[in-house]
Amino acid sequence: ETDKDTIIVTNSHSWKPFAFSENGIPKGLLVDYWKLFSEINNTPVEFALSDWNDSLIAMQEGGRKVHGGLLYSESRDEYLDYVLPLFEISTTLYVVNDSEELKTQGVLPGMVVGVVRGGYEEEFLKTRYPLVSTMGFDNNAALIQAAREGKIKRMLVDTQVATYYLLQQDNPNRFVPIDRMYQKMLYAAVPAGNELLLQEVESGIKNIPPHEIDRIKQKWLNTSKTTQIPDWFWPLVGSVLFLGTVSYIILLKQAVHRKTRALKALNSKLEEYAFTDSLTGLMNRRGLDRNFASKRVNSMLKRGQLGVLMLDVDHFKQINDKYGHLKGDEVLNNLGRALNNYLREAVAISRLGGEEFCLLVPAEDLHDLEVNADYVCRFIVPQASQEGIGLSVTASVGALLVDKGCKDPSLEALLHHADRLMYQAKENGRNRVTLGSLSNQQHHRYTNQISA
Ligand SMILES: Nc1nc2c(ncn2[C@@H]2O[C@H](COP(=O)(O)OP(=O)(O)OP(=O)(O)O)[C@@H](O)[C@H]2O)c(=O)[nH]1
Repeated sequence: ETDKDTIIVTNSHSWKPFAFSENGIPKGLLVDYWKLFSEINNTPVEFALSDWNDSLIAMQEGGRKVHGGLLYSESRDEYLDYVLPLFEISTTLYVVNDSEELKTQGVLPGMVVGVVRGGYEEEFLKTRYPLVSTMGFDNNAALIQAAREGKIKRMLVDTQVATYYLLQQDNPNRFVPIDRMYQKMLYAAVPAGNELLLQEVESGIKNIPPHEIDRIKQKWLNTSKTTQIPDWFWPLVGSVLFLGTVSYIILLKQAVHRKTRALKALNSKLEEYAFTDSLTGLMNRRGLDRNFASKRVNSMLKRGQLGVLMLDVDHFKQINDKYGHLKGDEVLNNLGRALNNYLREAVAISRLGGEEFCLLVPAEDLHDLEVNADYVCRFIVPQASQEGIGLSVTASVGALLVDKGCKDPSLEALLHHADRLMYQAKENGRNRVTLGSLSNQQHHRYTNQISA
């Protein structure tokens, strides 16, 4: 398509929200409308916004011009050809908001009414109400300014325009609408007699989709909605949302923290349960494993000063059979408590299951271990049975000293050898200790037997 010649669109420079200029930039509903016209029809458009009267004079001079939007009047018809109606606007009489003025409706002879010079309002008043005086202003901004300053008490302005200007002021209710004077169509117009331009503009306008026009009208005519929201509103909403979100996150974090702490406490409790024998409260086999891995046991092993005592209650089955399982439990419980109370130097006291207990004790040498084992067998076990249910209970003990150079100092191996020593004690008549040591040379070596 070949480039078309530019169309000059004339209109007011202070007819908010229809056409106005802000820092030299044309804006408003009609400006958007003609920009759309330009885009859709590929016709370059330039805006010449001026005082209202000057926009009419420019049209009288002719040329490739369009008046961007105005009302029909006979006087204008002399030098304009109207194209198509764009949309309807209404015009309202505004009165200063005081009781005296509000008493009279409409306009009366002798009244002075502010209007825009050359505007349709002026023509309307002069033809319809010849006895009313008009005071002309160059544009809407000047008119509203005069109203604000109290220079006029009444003005006839397009409703949307007045609303737009008044809402921008600190006291928008200073002037109030009292009479809608007329409602008329706004037209685009070209200089009279330019048939080609008339047709071009007419078909161009028909190309604009109605929903696009609705969108522009929505944007500019819903002024009350946008201007009623004060400047601080959105920042406030933003701050509230921000603070809300931050507080929520903080609360959430605190809740997670609390729950994590509770969970940790629960976990460590569960862990303790997993390492503890529920009947006696001593450590179980898993607890012994953990204890055996400790630094203390390790250094005892390295120095060859770890003693392992394997203790098994004698004829425990008979106790159960004779006095019942509960009594059996009580015996085990008492024994556990007594071991805990009287064998302070023990590194670990555990119940491996049934009536079998395993103790880790420090032992300088075999003699030292023997003293400890003997103490267990001859003092602690009888003590436990006395303190308990008055039964005379005995136990057999295998006591193993782990030598410095022991090849396999795993708990598994140590328990195995201590167990064998304990069985030897059983075989030799129970209620006694069998002593042995585990070196790199040999497996456990029978050393001594003490009968209690
Ligand atoms: N009351 C009670 N009895 C248990 C528990 N665990 C195992 N027992 C019983 O302990 C008894 C162990 O019996 P045995 O292994 O035959 O050995 P014993 O009767 O002590 O005989 P020796 O060990 O040979 O002196 C069995 O009757 C088991 O039922 C327990 O937690 N509570």
